[in-house]
Amino acid sequence: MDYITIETTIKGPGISDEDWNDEFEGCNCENECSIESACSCLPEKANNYSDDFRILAPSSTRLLIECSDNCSCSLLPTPCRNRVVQNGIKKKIEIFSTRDKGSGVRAEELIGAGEFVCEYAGECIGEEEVERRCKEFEGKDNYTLTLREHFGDRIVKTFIDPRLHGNIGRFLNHSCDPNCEIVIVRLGKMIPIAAIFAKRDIESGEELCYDYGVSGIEGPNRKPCHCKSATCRKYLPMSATPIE
Ligand SMILES: C[S@@+](CC[C@H](N)C(=O)[O-])C[C@H]1O[C@@H](n2cnc3c(N)ncnc32)[C@H](O)[C@@H]1O
Repeated sequence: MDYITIETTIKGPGISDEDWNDEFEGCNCENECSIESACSCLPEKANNYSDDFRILAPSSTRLLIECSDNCSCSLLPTPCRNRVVQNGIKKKIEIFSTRDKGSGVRAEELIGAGEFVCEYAGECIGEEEVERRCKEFEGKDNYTLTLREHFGDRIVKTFIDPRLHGNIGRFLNHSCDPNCEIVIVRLGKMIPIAAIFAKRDIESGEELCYDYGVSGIEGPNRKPCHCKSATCRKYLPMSATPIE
């Protein structure tokens, strides 16, 4: 299927300019950004990445903010350690044809645990547009990823759809015992993006997969899972609609 290739998530229908352009002030670090320098991009008082740019303690509840053009570290001669996802794909990965899951993505070199693989890039779209696209593309593969974040009692959902505009991330298949995971990252803006990191060391040639989620649909429309892991849940964990 045709789609337009993008490197990072773009603003799509249903997202206001105000929300899209809501940026953080940026840090004032005069030395390397870290908790020691009290970098304001590290509000959780923990470094996001190790010295060799591997993600530290990924968690669905942690606010992971990377430094940006608004930060003083942009002017430092040495590269800031709090910038990984924004630097793009560094590991060699390729699209290939799987036996029973359509296309997939595999490693072409060793990817270490915690290393960044690629962004799940797409259009960031609003809820009404998600519903409209669900109807328009009914019965076809569902690509919309829902990022759910808890802010106090509020659950904020961000929808990323790579169906029309996307990158290699849209080809990663589901596994019930995955070697990758999706991490919510902010690149100097309040609107988050979805970044895929290795959960463990991945050998060259291994297929890259993440867990599509815990929810599942019942009934005739559910799809059998072909991940072949010992802990396979038998059906793809996809919601009937990404809004749920
Ligand atoms: C985001 S796409 C992944 C890329 C897709 N394989 C392709 O060729 O474009 C999701 C679709 O891939 C297929 N898929 C992904 N993981 C699968 C799995 N574990 N078992 C069976 N089909 C899978 C399903 O058709 C699903 O709707």
